[in-house]
Amino acid sequence: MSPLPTANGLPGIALFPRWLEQGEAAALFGALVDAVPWSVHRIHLFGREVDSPRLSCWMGDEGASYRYSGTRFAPHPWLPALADVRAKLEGQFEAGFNSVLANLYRDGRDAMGWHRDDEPELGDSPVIASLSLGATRRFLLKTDAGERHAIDLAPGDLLLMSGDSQRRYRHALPRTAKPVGLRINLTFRRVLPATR
Ligand SMILES: O=C(O)CCC(=O)C(=O)O
Ligand SMILES: [Fe+2]
Repeated sequence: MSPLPTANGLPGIALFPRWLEQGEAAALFGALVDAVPWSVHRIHLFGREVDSPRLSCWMGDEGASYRYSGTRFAPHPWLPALADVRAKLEGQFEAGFNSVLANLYRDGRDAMGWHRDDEPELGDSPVIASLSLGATRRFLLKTDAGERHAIDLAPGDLLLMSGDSQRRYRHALPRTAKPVGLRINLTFRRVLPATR
């Protein structure tokens, strides 16, 4: 595999601007916004269970179940448009993906707080391919030492998080007061078989 373009020189973070060209990105956005069975996921926040501020859907292969608030959930089946994107990713990168978490940010109030994608079922050094569609939003990374980096993710941009990036940084998609339209983000992941 050829060396990956790093984003802002950050180890483990690679950015592929316009990985999908404009027309393709717009067509995929349009196909997903109506076809994905979106729902509000419940998340733990400061010891309480609350609605997450966005719509989500987990899709994947039959065996790629995931744990959420202590319960195991079966994924929704792949939509054909997403199976095509997966095939393109797998053709380009040395990684296999058996599931995708789709998030729909309805406006600037929808967001995702600081977190690491470090669930045990993702394994030690997961490769996570994050494709952005729709409105451009600012993505943030920060180290435990408090060093912050911002990347504006435009439609069609692909961000690859690999190596030790989940240990090195937390990441977030902050709220914004600017008027922004709908944004879809797809994180392709490989979930390892259930161990319990
Ligand atoms: O919306 C984004 O760009 C980030 C999504 C994310 O971090 C996740 O799904 O784990
Ligand atoms: Fe994440």
